[in-house]
Amino acid sequence: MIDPCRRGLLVILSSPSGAGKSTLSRRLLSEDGEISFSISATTRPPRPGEEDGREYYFKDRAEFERMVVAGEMLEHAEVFGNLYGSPLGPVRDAMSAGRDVLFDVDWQGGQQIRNSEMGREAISIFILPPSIEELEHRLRKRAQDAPDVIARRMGEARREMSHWAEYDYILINDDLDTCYDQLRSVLVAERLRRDRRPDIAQQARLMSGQIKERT
Ligand SMILES: Nc1nc2c(ncn2[C@@H]2O[C@H](COP(=O)(O)OP(=O)(O)O)[C@@H](O)[C@H]2O)c(=O)[nH]1
Ligand SMILES: Nc1ncnc2c1ncn2[C@@H]1O[C@H](COP(=O)(O)OP(=O)(O)O)[C@@H](O)[C@H]1O
Repeated sequence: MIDPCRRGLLVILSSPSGAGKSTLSRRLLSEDGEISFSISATTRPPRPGEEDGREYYFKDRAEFERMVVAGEMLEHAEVFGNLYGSPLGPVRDAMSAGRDVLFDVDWQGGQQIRNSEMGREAISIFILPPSIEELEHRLRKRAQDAPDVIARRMGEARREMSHWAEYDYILINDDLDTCYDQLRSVLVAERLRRDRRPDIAQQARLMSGQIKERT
């Protein structure tokens, strides 16, 4: 049962393209009932198998820009020549219902969320590939982008990676199960920190008083 007074956490996940964010996110979302995915809006065309409203809300530039001007985005940025942004409404709703929200955003989005009015609730995790060769291999293996798109993403990987130090946690996604366990552990620990409620603190004070009386 979710405590009605509790605020959700904003969990920011960033990495160079191909390091494994989507794979880790999908698994976390399917196994953890307390976290929702922030479905971004984007002007990038859908990949084969992607559905509007599931991976992304696919928008044209005019509609995307309208949302920004209307203040409907928590953050937005241009990445690889396309616009991406996190709609604010669903994040507010989830947080006030005590649910955590997972963001798959680039470093610019991570910075904007941390600096937003909700930034106090944010924890940020950066996923690194085990090597640059493996990153390129994964992008090719995914086989969902044209060769020029892959080349551009590799070119941008260096810039994305240069922001690792801004994040609370750095995880290396070499073995998927190991990295996933680390991601879960971060979430479990951060929830315990968030739930350090006054009533629990009071119980701890009470018990330590009882121990003193006995000694
Ligand atoms: N700032 C920002 N970045 C986003 C958002 N949604 C996705 N991105 C980032 O845009 C980049 C490209 O995403 P995508 O086209 O799905 O490619 P992929 O990460 O290689 O699967 C990644 O770095 C994502 O983290 C968003 O709402 N805001
Ligand atoms: N630990 C891993 N070992 C091997 N392949 C992986 C691992 N994690 C992800 N992959 C594969 O690498 C490719 C890119 O992963 P993806 O999750 O799409 O990355 P991102 O969302 O960061 O762009 C996918 O084909 C995925 O199955």
